[in-house]
Amino acid sequence: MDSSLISFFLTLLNQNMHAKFLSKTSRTTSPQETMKLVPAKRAQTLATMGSTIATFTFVWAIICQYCPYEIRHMIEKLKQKIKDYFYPYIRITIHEFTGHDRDRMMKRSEGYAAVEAYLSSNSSANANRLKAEKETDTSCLILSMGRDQILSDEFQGAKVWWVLKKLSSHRVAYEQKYYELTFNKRHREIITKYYLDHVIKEGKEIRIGNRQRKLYTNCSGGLKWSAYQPTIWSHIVFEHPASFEKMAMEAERKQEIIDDLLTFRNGKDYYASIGKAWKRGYLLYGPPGTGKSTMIAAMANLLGYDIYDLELTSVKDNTELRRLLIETTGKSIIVIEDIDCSLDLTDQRKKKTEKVSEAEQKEIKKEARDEGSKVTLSGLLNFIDGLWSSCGGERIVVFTTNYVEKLDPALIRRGRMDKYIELSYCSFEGFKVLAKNYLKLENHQMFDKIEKLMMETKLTPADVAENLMPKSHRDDPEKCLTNLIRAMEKARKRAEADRKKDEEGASSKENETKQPPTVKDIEENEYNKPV
Ligand SMILES: Nc1ncnc2c1ncn2[C@@H]1O[C@H](COP(=O)(O)OP(=O)(O)OP(=O)(O)O)[C@@H](O)[C@H]1O
Ligand SMILES: [Mg+2]
Repeated sequence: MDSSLISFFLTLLNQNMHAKFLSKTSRTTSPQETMKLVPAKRAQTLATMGSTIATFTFVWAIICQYCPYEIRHMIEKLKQKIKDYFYPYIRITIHEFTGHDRDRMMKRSEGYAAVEAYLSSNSSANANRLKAEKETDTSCLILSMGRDQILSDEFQGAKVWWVLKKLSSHRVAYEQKYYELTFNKRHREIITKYYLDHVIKEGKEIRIGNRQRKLYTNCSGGLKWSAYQPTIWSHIVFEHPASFEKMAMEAERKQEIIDDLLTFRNGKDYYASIGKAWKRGYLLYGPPGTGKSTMIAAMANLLGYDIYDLELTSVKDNTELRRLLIETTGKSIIVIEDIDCSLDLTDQRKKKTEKVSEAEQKEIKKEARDEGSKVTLSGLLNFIDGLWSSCGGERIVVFTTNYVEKLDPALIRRGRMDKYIELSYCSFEGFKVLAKNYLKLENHQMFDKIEKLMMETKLTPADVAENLMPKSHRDDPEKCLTNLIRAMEKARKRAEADRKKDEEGASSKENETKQPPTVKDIEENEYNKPV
């Protein structure tokens, strides 16, 4: 029997009897007498109510049993219509599991997860019963409201209520939860058009902020790789402390790079409006130890992106390269370090095959097969900005190299590599950042000497950092600065010696070319002299 119907009739009955009882008592008795009468009258009322319920239940059971299904169904429909007409609210449910993934496993709904994340801050502030959960790829506990808790929210003047409910079904083995959103009918447009979008967007942002970022590699040698793993990327949690703030670099250039990155991250609509895939290429070049890898980590930390470290020499061929690309997700930086070395491998192979005989060519090709990688330059170009590269969007591609002049111009033309960033030897401004990081020094009397030496020597930030780092607990800032000055003086002497050697080498070459003429030369000259 329908409980809501019973409760509806009971309430009516109760109110009716209570009204009759009050009217009777007020007409015939004084308040004192009324007080005496109350227990007796209440007992009588309860008895009447009980028998009414029993009668009603009996009648309803008879109706249910003998009334044809069609009529019962019509009554149900009518009841629902009456209820809907008078009920001023709309309900939307968002279930935890929807459909199956490719392994026929129940798939957790992204919408549900986003709502859960969206409500987490509201829950922690207002709910009495909370549930704390840590998902595998999140870095912290996520608080969500307990079952049947009601949380209210407001959006553009429209009030809504969220409840977490459980679907009771004997047919499913696992618990099925869902969020129920209730709001007034007059806010239908605001809620369905804007509020739900807002919830999903905010929830996704919160989830991205909470998730553990990952460092992926296609080179499985160093990491555990399972045969059941559905992807060719393997990953570890990415926890690099690098930041732009700590990078030894001129403040203005640093800000320029940060602005460029943030403009890219917030540029989804702009890229769509100009009809360009939402990706950007950065070429980082400079001598070893100038902070190229450190900058990639700082970029990922600034943007909150994952890193895909692509080892080109481990990629079998262009098809595998494309597969790797398809398996990357959005909000990621795809890195190819030392691109000049990776490409040399294929280029050299090409050159070799051009020059040598057929038998040797076969041998070389066999070697190439054994080596594994058959990625070509055109395969790589397609990887960067072919049609496949635009799937998913919000990707940054970064190449690093020590020898920018070695790279094929096609590889680094604008559109493929949109921004070139040169990382060079340590400047005095860069040194000051490192001194602040490593020694907590903003200024010191030795800085003047260091500034002068900086202009005469070429030390990489890695060298400077190494000298500034205390090697024992007894090392004070003076000692570290002295170490640096010594290293700079040594570097200056070495540079001078090298320069002298080069000059000597150059003059000896000149002398070699200006060797005194041999007897034969003189004879020939004499012979060729016009008569
Ligand atoms: N610009 C910089 N700011 C702060 N630290 C730096 C900078 N450059 C280098 N370092 C320090 O030097 C170390 C080496 O730097 P990094 O690995 O980033 O150099 P790299 O340019 O990638 O070198 P390679 O070309 O050999 O790969 C880092 O661990 C970092 O501590
Ligand atoms: Mg590096």
